[in-house]
Amino acid sequence: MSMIADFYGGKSILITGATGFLGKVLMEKLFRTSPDLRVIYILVRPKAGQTLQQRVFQILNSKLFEKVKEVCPNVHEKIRAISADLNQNDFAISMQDMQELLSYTDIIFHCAATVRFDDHLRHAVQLNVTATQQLLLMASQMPNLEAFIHISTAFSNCNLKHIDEVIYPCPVEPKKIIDSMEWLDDAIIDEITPKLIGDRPNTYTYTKALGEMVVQQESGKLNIAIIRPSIVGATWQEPFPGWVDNINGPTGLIVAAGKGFLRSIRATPMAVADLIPADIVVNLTLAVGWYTAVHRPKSTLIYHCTSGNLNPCNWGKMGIQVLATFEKIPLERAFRRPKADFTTNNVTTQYWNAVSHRAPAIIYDFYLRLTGRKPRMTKLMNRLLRTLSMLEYFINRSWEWSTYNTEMLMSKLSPEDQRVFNFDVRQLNWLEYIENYVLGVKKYLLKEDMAGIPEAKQHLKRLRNIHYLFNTALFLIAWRLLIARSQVARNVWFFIVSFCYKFLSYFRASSTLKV
Ligand SMILES: CCCCCCCCCCCCCCCCCCCCCCCCCCCC(=O)SCCNC(=O)CCNC(=O)[C@H](O)C(C)(C)COP(=O)(O)OP(=O)(O)OC[C@H]1O[C@@H](n2cnc3c(N)ncnc32)[C@H](O)[C@@H]1OP(=O)(O)O
Ligand SMILES: NC(=O)C1=CN([C@@H]2O[C@H](COP(=O)(O)OP(=O)(O)OC[C@H]3O[C@@H](n4cnc5c(N)ncnc54)[C@H](OP(=O)(O)O)[C@@H]3O)[C@@H](O)[C@H]2O)C=CC1
Repeated sequence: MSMIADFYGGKSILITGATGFLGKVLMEKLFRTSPDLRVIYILVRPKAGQTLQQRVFQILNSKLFEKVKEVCPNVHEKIRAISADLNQNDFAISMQDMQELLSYTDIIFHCAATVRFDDHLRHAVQLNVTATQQLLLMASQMPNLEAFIHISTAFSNCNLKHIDEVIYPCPVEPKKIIDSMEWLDDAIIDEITPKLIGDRPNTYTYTKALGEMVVQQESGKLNIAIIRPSIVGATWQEPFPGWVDNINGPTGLIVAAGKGFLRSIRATPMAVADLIPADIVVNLTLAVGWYTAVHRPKSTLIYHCTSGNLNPCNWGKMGIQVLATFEKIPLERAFRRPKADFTTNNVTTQYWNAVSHRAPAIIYDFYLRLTGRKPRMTKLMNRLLRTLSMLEYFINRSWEWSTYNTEMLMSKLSPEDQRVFNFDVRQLNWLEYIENYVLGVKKYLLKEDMAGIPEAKQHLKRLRNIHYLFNTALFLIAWRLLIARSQVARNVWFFIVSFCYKFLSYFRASSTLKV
C-alpha cells in the first residue's frame, strides 16, 4: 500500500498552472494514483477563444488522460475549474468560489508562472512574485490547509555556480519591487531592468528568485516547501514515455533540428545538460506534499530536482542521440536533412548562422516568391536565432546543485512509495530516454503518424539529392567565374583537363593493345 497515494485520498487539492505542461502531468498522476481524492480545484483563465469548460474538456480527453479514465471514470466530476486570472486582484475569483476554496482546500500546488525569458519585468513580477504573495495570503485564511508546495526553478540562482537547498536573498526586497512596479512607467522599468536582474540572464530567473523570497517571508504559520526542478523534459515512464506538448526548453530545439532548420548551435558539448523528466518532478512534488503535511518540518525545506550530480549527461551526448534518432525516425516535411553541429565561439557561430541558417532561408524565400507564394522562412529563421541566443546562457555553463533534502526524502519513503513515486534519477538511461523524447515530440507534440515514416525517409532522400545537385551547380558556377577572371585558375583548369585527357588516351590505348 502506498502511503503517499493513501494520503491524497479524500483530499481537496488546489493547483495553479494546471493547464500548463507540468500541471497536467501532476493532475494526471494524482487522479491515477489517488482516484478517491475529493476534488482538484484548478485556477483557469479563458484562453484562445475557449471557455474554462472547453479547456478542461480538451485536457481530460487528451491522450495523457487515457489511463486515468480507466482508474477514475468519474474524473470529470472530480475536477472543478475555477475562473481566475492570476494577474488580477484576488485573481478575479468570484466570492462564492473564493469561499469554497478557503473552506475546503487541504493542499496547494502552486505551478503557475510565466516561463518566458523575455517577459517584461512588470508582467513577470506580477505573475511570479505578486501572485505568489496573494496566493500565500489566501492560503493563510484556509483553516484546513496542510501544505503549500511552491514550484520554483533550479535556475533561480543561476548566477551562482554551486547552489545549496537554501534561499539566497536578492539585493532589493521583493516588496519594494512589487511596489515600484505599481507606479513606474514601462520606459523606466526597461531602463532599470538590467540593473535589477544583475548577473542573471533574464527576468524569468530573477522573478523566480524573488518569488522564493516572498514564500520565505510570508510563510507565517504555513507548512511550506519549495521544489526547484532544472530543465523539465518529456516524461520518462509515466503515464507513458516521451509525453510532451509544448515547445519550451530543449523541445523546441529538437523540433527545429528534426525539421532541418537548426544546423548549428553555440553550445559547450561537455557542459552538463541538466534535464529532468516531468514525471520525476511530479513524483517528487507529490512526495514532498505528503512529507510536508505529515511530518511538518520546522523550517521551509527546499528540494532540488536535478540530474547533474546523480546521473550526469552532457549536451554533446544528448545532441548526438537526438540526431541518431532522427536517422531512424525522421520528422515529416523537413526543410533540410537533420544535421547539426556545435559551435564554440562567436566568430564560427556568426559564420554558420549566415551560411547554414540565413542563406538557405533567403534562397528558399526567393523560390517562394518566384512561385507566387508568400515568403516566410527568413522570419522563422530570425525567430529561431533569437530563441537560440536566449538559450545559449544555459547550454554553455554547468551548475552543481546539492540534493541533500531530496535524497533525505527518498530515504524516508517505503519501498512501495519509492516504486510508485519514483524520483530516483540514477535509474534513468539517457540514451533510451532521449530516443523516447524525440519519438514523443513526433507523436504527441507534432501529432505525426508513425505510418508516415517511409514517406518522410523518401523526402529526406530527395532533399539529399537536391543538396548534391545544388552544391555541384554552385561549384561549377564558382569555378566558371574564377576561370574567367584568374590566369592561375585557367592554368590549373588546363592542367586538370590535359591530365584527364592523357589518362583517358593511355587507358584507351592499353585496352586496344590487350584486344
Ligand atoms: C560533439 C558534437 C555533437 C554534434 C551534435 C549536434 C547537436 C545538434 C543539436 C540537436 C538538437 C538539440 C537538442 C539538444 C540541445 C538542446 C538545448 C536546449 C537548451 C534548453 C535550455 C533551457 C534552459 C531553461 C532553463 C530554465 C528552465 C526553467 O525554469 S523554465 C522553462 C523554460 N522556459 C522556456 O523554455 C521558455 C523559453 N521561451 C521563451 O522565452 C520564448 O518563447 C522566446 C523568447 C524564446 C521566443 O519568443 P518569441 O516571441 O520569438 O516566440 P513565441 O511567441 O514564444 O513562440 C513562437 C511560436 O511558437 C509557439 N509557441 C510558443 N510557446 C509555445 C508552447 N509552449 N507550446 C506550443 N507552442 C508554443 C508560438 O505560438 C509561436 O507560434 P506561431 O504563433 O505559430 O508563430
Ligand atoms: N518547464 C520547465 O522547464 C521548468 C518549469 N519550472 C516551473 O514549473 C512551473 C510550471 O511550468 P510549466 O508547466 O513548464 O509552464 P507552462 O508555461 O506550461 O504553464 C504555465 C501555467 O501557468 C498558467 N498561467 C500563466 N499565467 C496565468 C494567469 N495570469 N492566470 C492563471 N494562470 C496563468 C498557465 O495558464 P494558461 O494555460 O492559461 O496559459 C499555465 O497553466 C513554473 O512555476 C515554472 O517556473 C521550473 C523549472 C523548469
